[in-house]
Amino acid sequence: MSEQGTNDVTLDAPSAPAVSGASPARSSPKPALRAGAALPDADAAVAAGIGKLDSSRLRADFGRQGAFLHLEEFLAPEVTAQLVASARALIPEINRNYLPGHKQGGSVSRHTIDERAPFIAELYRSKALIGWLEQLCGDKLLPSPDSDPHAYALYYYTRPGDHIGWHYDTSYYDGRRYTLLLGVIEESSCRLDYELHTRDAQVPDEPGSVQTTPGGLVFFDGDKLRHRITPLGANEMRVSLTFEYVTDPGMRPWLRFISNMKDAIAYFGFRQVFRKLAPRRKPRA
Ligand SMILES: O=C(O)CCC(=O)C(=O)O
Ligand SMILES: [Fe+2]
Repeated sequence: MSEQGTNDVTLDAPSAPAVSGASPARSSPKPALRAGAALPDADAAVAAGIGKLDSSRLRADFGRQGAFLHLEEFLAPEVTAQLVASARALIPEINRNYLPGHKQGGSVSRHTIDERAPFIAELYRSKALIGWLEQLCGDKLLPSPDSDPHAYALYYYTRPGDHIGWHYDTSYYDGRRYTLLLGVIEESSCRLDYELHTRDAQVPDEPGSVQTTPGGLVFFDGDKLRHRITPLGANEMRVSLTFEYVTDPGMRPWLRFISNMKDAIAYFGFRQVFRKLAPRRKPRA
């Protein structure tokens, strides 16, 4: 995909050391750069990184952990650097929410990302990434529909106390909904706490806790992983990127309504959620 927007944030060469292939662990045979552009090629960079992983072992880990996997390192450094630059550039676009007792924090929806950081949209659609996630979970994965503001989104924890309480990433779709969280900025004491197997009566619950380090990932079936993000401390900042993939993009109308209301209230605001749904009027001649 070459939806390379002119207003996408690109890194100056000096601030992107990994672009020169400086990291031996992640250097790829073909540098993940486009001719004449400072943006990495998302798909090539992901493909190169995946080639070095023991995917059959990771697939077994994902199954054993009840549809959950955490990798401290995943993205190539030049991709992470681009995500960090985009996350910082989109700070003015943050929509903040406060749901007493459940959530406090900011988010930027896929609609804003499409306009301002198309590199992220390109990473979301990376065939290498989707194919690898399919190997892990054993399902055929599809991108979420264009109308879903949550398909890819940035979560910002910028004020003390920002957090999200225990929840599942419930699927309102006709099929399963998988969440991929990518660590972008981690200058915080926040933890992603989780409990595995809570929906499986045969297996005892298993608690765990990780930090979403830059370039690392967490991948899980949204209906199976009970999780939360613990509150941000003073002078801290955390940003993560979420990608949502589905096995069936159909959704019953009343569930679409509930999902939209949840996204409007808890994440992106009514304008972001409902603007794409409103029929566009043709300008009068
Ligand atoms: O901030 C994160 O990394 C995850 C937040 C989360 O679990 C959610 O918004 O559903
Ligand atoms: Fe979640």
